[in-house]
Amino acid sequence: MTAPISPTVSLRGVTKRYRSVAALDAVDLDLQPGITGLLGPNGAGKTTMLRVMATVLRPDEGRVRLLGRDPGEPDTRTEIRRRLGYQPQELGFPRGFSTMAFVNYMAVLKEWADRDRRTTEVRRVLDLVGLGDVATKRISRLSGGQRRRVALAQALLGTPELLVLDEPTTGLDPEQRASLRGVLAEIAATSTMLISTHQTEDVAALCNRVVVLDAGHVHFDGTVPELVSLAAGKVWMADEPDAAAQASWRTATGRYRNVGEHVPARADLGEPSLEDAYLLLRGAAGLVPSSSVEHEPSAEVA
Ligand SMILES: Nc1ncnc2c1ncn2[C@@H]1O[C@H](COP(=O)(O)OP(=O)(O)OP(=O)(O)O)[C@@H](O)[C@H]1O
Repeated sequence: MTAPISPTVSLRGVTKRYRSVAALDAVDLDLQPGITGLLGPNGAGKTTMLRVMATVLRPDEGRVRLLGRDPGEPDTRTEIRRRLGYQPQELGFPRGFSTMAFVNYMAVLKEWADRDRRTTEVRRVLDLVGLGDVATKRISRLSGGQRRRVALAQALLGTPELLVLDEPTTGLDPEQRASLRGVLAEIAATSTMLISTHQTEDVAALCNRVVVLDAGHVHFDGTVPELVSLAAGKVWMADEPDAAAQASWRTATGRYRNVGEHVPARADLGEPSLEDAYLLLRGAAGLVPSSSVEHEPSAEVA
């Protein structure tokens, strides 16, 4: 019999409060190698969870193990940080730095002492995120999407065993998102990756597991097909929006996608998507307005 693989990340009863707000409330979660998508509405606690996993925040209560170690101990925390990559939601860049100079600076902080090896690694991660052509350009002159990719590039230095990425695809155009998905999928073959996102399409394309947070609690934890199955038999394509649907929007074909328990008249059953299931799950929490949304939503959900 083979021994069970110990999780890369283990949270037990993790609670983090900001005054009266419990951003995380007694959360239990184990992460194994592969990509886990973290979904949830604004304020659900996603960034707080990522910051705990990136050793940036200490929880008020509970036990955290990262890469089999306790980040509460200063020595082991340093050891964990050597093997961890973190892309925060917002990253401040020092004034006047070029793309290459900034990522090189981060590589120095990550103890890449050998200059040649460091330069090779910096070039590698810039190429990976498609920034090789703007390596010498000042970060202040880059577009918003390019800046997010600089933030991602520094997280990828050294191909860390644990990667914590806060909305890595936000602000990227569709081509960039598609190419980034390929890069992340390749890295996940050897890493444990947690990606916070509002893009259900990214979760469907990338993740083997999905966790939905809501008000500091884990509301769903399972595979992508398991979440999608919640919407089976509850997606109806019709010529009109259904007022009784939990959510309804016009699609590219001109027909309306009606999601919910109610079966509208003259409707065809549609193939459920992760977005449908997420909306239903959110509706179950009483948070999705039942009024019809008469526009095509982006794949970004809140
Ligand atoms: N530094 C802070 N001080 C006070 N409250 C905070 C702080 N950081 C987060 N919060 C609160 O904790 C809760 C969770 O916030 P968090 O940023 O973790 O959510 P999120 O799911 O990442 O949201 P979003 O999708 O908008 O990024 C929210 O109620 C937020 O207002």
